[in-house]
Amino acid sequence: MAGQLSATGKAAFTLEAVVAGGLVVEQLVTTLNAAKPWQLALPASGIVGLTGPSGGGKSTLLAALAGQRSCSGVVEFAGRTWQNGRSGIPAHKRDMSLGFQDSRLFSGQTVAQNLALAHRYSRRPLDSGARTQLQADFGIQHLLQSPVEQLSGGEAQRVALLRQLFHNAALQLFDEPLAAVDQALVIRRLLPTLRAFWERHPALVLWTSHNFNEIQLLADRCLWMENAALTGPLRLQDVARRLQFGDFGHTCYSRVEALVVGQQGGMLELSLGGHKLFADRVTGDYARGQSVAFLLESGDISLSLEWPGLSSILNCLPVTLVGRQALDDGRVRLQLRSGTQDFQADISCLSFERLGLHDGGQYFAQFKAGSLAGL
Ligand SMILES: Nc1ncnc2c1ncn2[C@@H]1O[C@H](COP(=O)(O)OP(=O)(O)OP(=O)(O)O)[C@@H](O)[C@H]1O
Repeated sequence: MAGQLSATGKAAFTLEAVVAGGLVVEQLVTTLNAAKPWQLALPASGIVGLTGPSGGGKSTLLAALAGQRSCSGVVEFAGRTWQNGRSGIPAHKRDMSLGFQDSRLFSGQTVAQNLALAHRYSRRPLDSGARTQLQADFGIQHLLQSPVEQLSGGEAQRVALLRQLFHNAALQLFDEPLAAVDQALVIRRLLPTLRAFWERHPALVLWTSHNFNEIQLLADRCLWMENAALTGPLRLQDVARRLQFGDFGHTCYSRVEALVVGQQGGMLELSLGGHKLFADRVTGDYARGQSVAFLLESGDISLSLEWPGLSSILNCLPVTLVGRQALDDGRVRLQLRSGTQDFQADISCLSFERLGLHDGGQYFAQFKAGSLAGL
């Protein structure tokens, strides 16, 4: 169906999909962007990232879409007009939810009461099995009877995100919802859970984050907001390129896609361009033939000139060196290509010289089963 998630979890960003009832934004102007009106067209379902430098206007855009910030222009969603000119329908009449970094749980209530309220006011309530499973996946069952005032910052964020899933709105807006949660938990457990949730319960999701790893694991496209100018949706590779020279830090994660072959010895077996890969510590449920995305950390990859013999490192891909960039800590970041997939590896300058690597050279990239994050 146009605008729905495809079997591979990819959103179809076609004009027909948008016309069929997605989000249409025309000439949207707030006090922040008077000279740069926002235009946007997105399908009715799929996950879209939103990132860009701090202070660029991301939160302002979300607030305007939610009807929580004075603006002019047009906002339509699912064939309904939310904003036209200077007048708009109030937030509670829009089939949407907006989640914030600072949680904003209802004080004086328990976690369970906060969740129950979201369920009660949902236009598409989840059945009790789905709610119980989500509570388990988010690791908050032991907190259900706790007053929200007693939660840690990370716990409160998980509850707030869960509350938004229980509400299950057609348009779900998120503003850095996991910034305070432990990254290992986010990458290994919460993001796979979210992806599986939105596969089963399609919605249009705008996921705002400074953490591009989150966006790479959730979304297929990403909006870029800088100095109040909105660009996109862009391909993830194009956003990654913008971030490389920004405040992304030294750790670099690449998003890689592969097909599920099956399970073996507690591991997930994948195929990338006909080459077998193994992943361990997998938390999601995957079907044979399904396309999955995972992250590879640049520091986890080593290169060799020949196909390695039997080794405890289970994964090896033939790669071509297509580019490189010197880092300021004595290492070099290599841009590697295997089939249609690009990813990056950081090695020392010493190794680079000893191996005599050069652009266009064919090598072998090795990484452990535990290096495939986000599955
Ligand atoms: N209610 C407001 N009134 C006036 N200016 C505001 C208001 N809210 C935000 N701003 C300003 O508008 C600009 C954009 O802020 P916004 O919060 O939308 O950016 P952001 O991209 O979400 O930033 P961050 O990534 O740091 O959260 C900032 O300069 C901010 O100070």
